[in-house]
Amino acid sequence: MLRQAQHDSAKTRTTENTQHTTEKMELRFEHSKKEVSRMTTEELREAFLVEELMQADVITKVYSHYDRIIVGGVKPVNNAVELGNHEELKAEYFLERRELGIINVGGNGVVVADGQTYELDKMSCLYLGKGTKDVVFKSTDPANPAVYYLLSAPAHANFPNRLMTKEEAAPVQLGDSNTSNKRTIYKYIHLDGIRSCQLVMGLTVLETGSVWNSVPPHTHTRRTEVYFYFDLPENQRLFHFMGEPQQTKSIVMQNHDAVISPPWSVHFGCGTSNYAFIWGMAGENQVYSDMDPLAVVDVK
Ligand SMILES: O=C[C@H](O)[C@@H](O)CC(=O)C(=O)O
Ligand SMILES: [Zn+2]
Repeated sequence: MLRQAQHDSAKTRTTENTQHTTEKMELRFEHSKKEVSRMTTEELREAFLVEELMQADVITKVYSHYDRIIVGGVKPVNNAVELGNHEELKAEYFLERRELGIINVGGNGVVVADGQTYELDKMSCLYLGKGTKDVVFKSTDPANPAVYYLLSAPAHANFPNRLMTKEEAAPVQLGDSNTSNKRTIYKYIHLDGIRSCQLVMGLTVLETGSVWNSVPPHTHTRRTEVYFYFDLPENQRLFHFMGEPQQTKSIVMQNHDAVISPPWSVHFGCGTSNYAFIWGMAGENQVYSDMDPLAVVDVK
């Protein structure tokens, strides 16, 4: 309600205007394996699901205490939107001690970072390093707005700001149509791509008729991961599985929802149609292939 009131109070709304309202950042603390194994549907959703990330002309952020990652979303329609800052960070500006990965899953847009303009078409990724002060998000066409997904982690060194298109992201084909998991993985921020302190980020696109992601499943206690689902039709849903490998739970998700996967949790999903998702990690190391694999037959 507060969000709506603030939004309505914005007086003029042309694309030339910058929305200065900084939304309140939601804080989420951790939950133990034991707690999670006993959670109801509602409790699970409240703890791990991030809904309504993409709202017109406001920035949304959720601070998770799993590896202190911040998940965010911006959809500039009539206004440009600033990255903003938050009291909880006790920082001069948002990226004073953080780094940020941005992937656009909507129409063409522009991100201006410290005076430098970066054009992001659908599935382009922009990395902004520690020390970047002013960040503004814009859409090229209000009728087809950009939809920016954000993932931020603490950073202790600066790596250069860098843009990467989907074509440059070295696509890798994985899976098989016989197991309904034929998909293409695009890696952007990783050890052989855009360099960062701890962020690892990319996206996966499933082929028509393929609905299972990240199967066979895996865990990586060294890193927290967040999945953000997109290009899932409005009238379809996705069943995201989480929890300990022998204690799985499902969370039903819709397009543009994100879900936090604690370091000890599996993360895989099945949709009622094909879809795509952004995956992003932070933690102990950045080796993409560092996963502890699980056999499908061992999942419970
Ligand atoms: O740790 C890596 C992540 O879970 C994802 O990259 C997996 C994924 O995109 C896929 O299998 O489709
Ligand atoms: Zn993973």
